[in-house]
Amino acid sequence: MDPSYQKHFAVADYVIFAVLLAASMGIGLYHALSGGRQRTTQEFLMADRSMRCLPVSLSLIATFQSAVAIIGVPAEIYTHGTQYWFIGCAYILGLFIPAHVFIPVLYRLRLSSTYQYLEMRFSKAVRICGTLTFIFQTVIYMGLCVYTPAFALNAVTGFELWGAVLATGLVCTLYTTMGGLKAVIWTDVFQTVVMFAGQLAVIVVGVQQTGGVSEVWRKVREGNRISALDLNPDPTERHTFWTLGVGGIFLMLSLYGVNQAQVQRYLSARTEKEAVRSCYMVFPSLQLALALSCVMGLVMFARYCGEDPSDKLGTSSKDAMVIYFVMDMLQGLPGLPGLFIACLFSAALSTISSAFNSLATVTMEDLIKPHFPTMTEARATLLSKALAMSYGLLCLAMAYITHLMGDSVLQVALKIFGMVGGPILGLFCLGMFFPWANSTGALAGLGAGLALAFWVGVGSIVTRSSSTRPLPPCRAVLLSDNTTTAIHTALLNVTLSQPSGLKRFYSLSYMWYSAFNCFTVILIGLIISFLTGPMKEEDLTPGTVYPLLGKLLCFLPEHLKKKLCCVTPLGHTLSAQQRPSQNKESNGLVFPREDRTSQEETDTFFPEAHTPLVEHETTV
Ligand SMILES: CC(C)(CO)[C@@H](O)C(=O)NCCC(=O)O
Ligand code: NA
Repeated sequence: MDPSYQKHFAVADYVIFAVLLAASMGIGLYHALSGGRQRTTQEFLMADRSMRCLPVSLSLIATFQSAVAIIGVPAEIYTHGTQYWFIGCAYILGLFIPAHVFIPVLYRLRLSSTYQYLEMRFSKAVRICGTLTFIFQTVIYMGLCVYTPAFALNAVTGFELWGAVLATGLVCTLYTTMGGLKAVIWTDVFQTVVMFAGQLAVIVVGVQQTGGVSEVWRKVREGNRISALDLNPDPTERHTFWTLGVGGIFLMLSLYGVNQAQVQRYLSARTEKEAVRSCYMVFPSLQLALALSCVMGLVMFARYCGEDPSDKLGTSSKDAMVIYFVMDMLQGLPGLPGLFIACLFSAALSTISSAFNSLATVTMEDLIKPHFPTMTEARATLLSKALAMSYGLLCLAMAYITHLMGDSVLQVALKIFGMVGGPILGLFCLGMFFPWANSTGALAGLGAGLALAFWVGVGSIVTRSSSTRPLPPCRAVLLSDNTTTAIHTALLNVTLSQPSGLKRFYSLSYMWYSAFNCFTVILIGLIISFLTGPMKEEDLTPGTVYPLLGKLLCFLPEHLKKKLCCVTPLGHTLSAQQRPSQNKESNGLVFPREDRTSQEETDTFFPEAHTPLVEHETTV
């Protein structure tokens, strides 16, 4: 890149960035020295199951809102218009279903790792396969999260790329291992606030410099960036209402329903009601986050309308352009570039810390502890530190792979969520909603789901068949109306020629990946289960099946329902056995605090659910 386009930091910028890192470390240190001083795994991994809904909800949105979204969404809006904004419609069911289906089942089983569910419902083998799939997904995603802000910063300021990658990884490992989940959640709260502040600052300054709200509006209208609701049913069309609003629901379910990082937060809430409420509170904050990044894309378009600076930048990457736009605009306003960089790194840190903590949890709980039940505390602590370290290194390696992929970062993230998260979602749905599914079916289903996912996913990368058609730049500046229309029609004709055969299969919109892969797992899982002998009700662990059919077919007579969905409703089984006093009062939906302390009682039913694992001493 032409060095004259490189932007520079003032002292104030460095100070703000340093304050962010110091505050994050401080929160980690505080939780390392206060409370139970992180000496039990209940505290280290579960935050003593004592959190309130506000910090939990802010932490929930921080987990999957990384620098990828902060940079990727404006770049998407800048290039393709506001169609992506319709993903906000998917947030409704995408949060309502986790709150009322997944949280009740998982919370009441008193898990530490979501994958314990798979063992209770199916078998140890399914649990291990589920865990390995999750680790795979998280490690790749983490690479992308570490790499994105470092790459962006490097492209525009010349800041050392791998230095930034290392600094992010290091700071994050430190506060995560010092302060446990409490530190992770409270740094998330602080970092979410910084994230919103940074985005807001960019928008305010951007609107001001472009000449006010009405001017921005005029330019984005003329540039055709305000998209109408696209109801095209073609599943290969990248972003339409159906792919975003319906396919997006499954994406949300895989992230907010069954992903370990999120479930761990639900489980850290002091009551089930609090967990459900925190899931509800995600909705407005997630809409706000989406709106801020979409508006930022529009402001950026209005500002560069017609004069795309990407040639000068020496890269066609629209992601790098977002950073260029921000730095270009904030130049000369001391502190603001620093605030935006703090915003980027806040977003990244809050995601990576969640990933570290959840990876440490599942690796200890699902892979190591079951094989070494007699491991000493000191050994276990040492081992978990070594684990954190190796995951850190692995994620640096992954950062390098992302570096080679060269797609837009938002698309890479959404593809990973769909390709690996979709089959995991399918596995949980198979277990929760289909009482007949057995362990063999689950394994076959997961295998088939992953195979198909990678076939489509890798196929689309290799053949480059995702239909991306950037909108032309601002017509008011470039061309007269007639020419633009002509070009537009020509463009449409070229891209509307349908691909055929396998190529069409490969060009399935990545927004459908989650739904498609989830259904593959369920379908294959059910077929194999019926072939190998379906599960019987008496063999099911109580509380692992959600009586979906029973609820959907509530109009059928009682005896028919019993026959069809051979399962006692959720509330009954668990409450009747474990908490007789709760039965009438809350229909098993809410467990007050006092009730939750009756550990021994639970453990007789689910000895696995409460394995006391590594006692993490104050680490570091
Ligand atoms: C995952 C959604 C769709 C919703 O939370 C959004 O936050 C997003 O597009 N995230 C991209 C991935 C990331 O920011 O790391
Ligand atoms: Na984040």
